[in-house]
Amino acid sequence: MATDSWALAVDEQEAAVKSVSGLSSRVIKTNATAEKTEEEEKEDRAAQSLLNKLIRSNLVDNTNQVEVLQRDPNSPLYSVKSFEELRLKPQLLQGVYAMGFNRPSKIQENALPMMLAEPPQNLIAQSQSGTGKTAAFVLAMLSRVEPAERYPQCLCLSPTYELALQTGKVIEQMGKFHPELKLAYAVRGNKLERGQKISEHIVIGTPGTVLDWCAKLKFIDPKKIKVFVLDEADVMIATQGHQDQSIRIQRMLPRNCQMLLFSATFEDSVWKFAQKVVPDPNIIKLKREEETLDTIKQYYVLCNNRDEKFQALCNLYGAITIAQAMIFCHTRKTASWLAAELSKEGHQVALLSGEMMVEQRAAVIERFREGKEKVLVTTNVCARGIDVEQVSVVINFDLPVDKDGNPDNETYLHRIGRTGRFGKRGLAVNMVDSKHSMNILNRIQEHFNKKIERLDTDDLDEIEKIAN
Ligand SMILES: Nc1ncnc2c1ncn2[C@@H]1O[C@H](COP(=O)(O)OP(=O)(O)OP(=O)(O)O)[C@@H](O)[C@H]1O
Repeated sequence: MATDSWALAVDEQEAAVKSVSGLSSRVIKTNATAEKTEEEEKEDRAAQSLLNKLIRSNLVDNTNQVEVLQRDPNSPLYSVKSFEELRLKPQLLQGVYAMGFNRPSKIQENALPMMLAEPPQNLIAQSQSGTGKTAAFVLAMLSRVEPAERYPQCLCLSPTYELALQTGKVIEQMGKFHPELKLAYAVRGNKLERGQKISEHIVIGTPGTVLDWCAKLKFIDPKKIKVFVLDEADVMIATQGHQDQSIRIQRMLPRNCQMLLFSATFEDSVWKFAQKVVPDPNIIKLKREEETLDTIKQYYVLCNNRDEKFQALCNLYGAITIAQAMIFCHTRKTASWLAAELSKEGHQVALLSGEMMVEQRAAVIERFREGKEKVLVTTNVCARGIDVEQVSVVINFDLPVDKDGNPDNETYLHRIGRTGRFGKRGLAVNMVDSKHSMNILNRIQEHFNKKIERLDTDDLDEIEKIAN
């Protein structure tokens, strides 16, 4: 994340400091970064999460083992291989199948029996985005709702309005054979008359508004809540205030309310927060599938400046057939310049840029996935976490560095690495244009203990060889 914030700050400052000397611009950049980091991080995480949801059409497969830590280690551990085994209400099972789900996902196999158990059990679950967490807790909420009782029974907290809407859509889809079931959004801008009580069964919203609705405005009676879901806990705590608000909401709930918390990552801060809001939890974790550089051929090209980097890129394109490539730049400005230059050369280029709305970004990625464009130029901010399987060539037009200018190995791995399943061969080319970037490259090599070969892009024979 830090890299992205840094790049964003650099982008913004690039425009502002054009006329000042190199030294003072560095100072200004550093200050701006420090000031902006927190805000941008929040924005980044929420935007990234939304982007992932918008572009994802299926489950993310994972061959790792699920780790389960039961609150009561002596109770039997149930796991299910089919939705029938869960004895869901028929309308709900119908909803699940109508969504095209044939069987529970890996995390759902363990999480669903725990979430649906009687008496209800609390759960903290962590697994990467796209592994079926949302579908799981939506199913849990829907199966506990009593449609005949017209008051909120399930409460779900999301970090942003947009993310709340996405979850709402899943509730609507899965609950579609339960037409009497109603959903309300507790988000800023959704104003209700004072003194009113909500009759909807499920309320989904952001912590600030939900807290107002429960405490100040009393639209919701928190004592009647049976299921409390805290989604995207990692994104949630990146926002100032959300953590406290969530805890205050949780304190108003009855003791026997089922508490469920989900997160894609599990840093210490998330874990501490989770333990504060979920008493006596069962814990489920599914490790991310590891990416490796084993099947990737890595090269670097030595250049003197941006124009030479561009020329090297053109030489590459001239010599080998590149089905689809992703090109990473450090700043928006470079990315737009490069996209324009490539277009002039006749390439079909897509540009992902930080100033685009998340929906626009999702549309660009979708088009690229469909092969409508062959080159995707992007900054790191926009491309984190995007898997485009068919991309065989990745170009680091700028090497990934963190806010202190050190190599960002994690981002490097994520940009060019492949998981075992998509272990197709790939090609990565790094553009190096200064002593500093050569130093970064060397440190990346050392970190991964993998040699990155030099490539001379003026030598067509040599380039052709790497393609085979
Ligand atoms: N059992 C299943 N079978 C097939 N598809 C599923 C199943 N469960 C979920 N999906 C689909 O897989 C995708 C990812 O699921 P879901 O959104 O629940 O994951 P997630 O872990 O909540 O991701 P995020 O953290 O981004 O919210 C969705 O398109 C969803 O409809």
